[in-house]
Amino acid sequence: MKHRDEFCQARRGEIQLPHGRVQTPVFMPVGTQGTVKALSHQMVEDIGFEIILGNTYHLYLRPGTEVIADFGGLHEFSTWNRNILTDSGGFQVFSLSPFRKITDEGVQFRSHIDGSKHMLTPESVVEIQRVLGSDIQMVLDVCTEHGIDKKSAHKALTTTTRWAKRAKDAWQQSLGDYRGAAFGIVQGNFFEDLRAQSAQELSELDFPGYAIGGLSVGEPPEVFEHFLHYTAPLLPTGKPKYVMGIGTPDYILSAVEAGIDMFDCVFPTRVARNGYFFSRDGRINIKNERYRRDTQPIDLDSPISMYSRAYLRHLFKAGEMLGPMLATRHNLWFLHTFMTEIRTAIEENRFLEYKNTFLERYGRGMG
Ligand SMILES: Cc1cccc2c(=O)nc(N)[nH]c12
Repeated sequence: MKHRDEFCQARRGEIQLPHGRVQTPVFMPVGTQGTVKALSHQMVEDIGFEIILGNTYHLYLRPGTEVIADFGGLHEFSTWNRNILTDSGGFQVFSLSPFRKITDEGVQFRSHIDGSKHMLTPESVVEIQRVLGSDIQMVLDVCTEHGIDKKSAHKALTTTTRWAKRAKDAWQQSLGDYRGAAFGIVQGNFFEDLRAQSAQELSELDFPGYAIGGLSVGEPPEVFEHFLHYTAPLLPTGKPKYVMGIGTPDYILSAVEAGIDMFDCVFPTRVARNGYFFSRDGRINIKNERYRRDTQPIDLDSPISMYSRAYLRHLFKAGEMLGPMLATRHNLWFLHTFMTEIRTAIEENRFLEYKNTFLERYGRGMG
């Protein structure tokens, strides 16, 4: 255990942003279209979240940047008055739009909503995120999937670096009333030397913070672990480190151990809408027959502990809207409580013990 301790990079931090301080390590709920699905912003705030995600690609397409500009930004438009981190849109173009083409200039694509033609460039996504009023904006990057060849991975990396330079210049020129930070996104796919090259090139651009992109894109867990632990130490130590797209307890604990400060993922809210509840004994699929007459709550400490598993199962089997609302509220409460326990464990120098105890019980659970 002692040997293992020496490699533990878990750290406590606090990020000062235009809409208040954020305690780290932090899990950030995803609110793609200006809402964390199935919850009001007041409920997200009541759970205790200090930062949520929004998405440039979606909000640019609908309702349109100009509509949000009318209100002075996404905070005013959606009435969320804490921090917002927005992803740049590159990843969503690749995962959503039917046609897209990368050129030196940027990415051309057709809207997944109405097929209309659009183009995002490093400069245009900086401007869109300035209009949104993002407290942290992500630069336009080229995310690549697991299994591509090294030549393609290298081409994506060099485009990402060239675009990052253009984004950094555009972001610096955008500062004034707008005080949001810009984060670079390290790519390099699943090649160690490319990850090192990307981290080196982006570190030289001196962004306020850095994300590790291109992970949790379908690779096997052991590959995720390896490249997370390989890449995290390559990022500048004194700046926030963010891994995009992870949100399960096991992946979060591994990332915290690697010194990561920030995470986001749609998983906890998406699975909630399908009846999966997080618990200390693993995930509970409430639709399972075994809960049909179960009088117990999901968790006695949960904000939804007044509801029995039998009732929650009934809501999902009957297709009632209250089901996803309650499950989302529970899963986000679970993750917020989990992150609070992690921060306390780090403060008390017992993170590895906390990690092992949590996983021992969580992994043994019903799943
Ligand atoms: C949301 C997300 C998940 C996973 C990976 C990525 C990525 O590499 N780049 C961006 N911009 N976003 C990502």
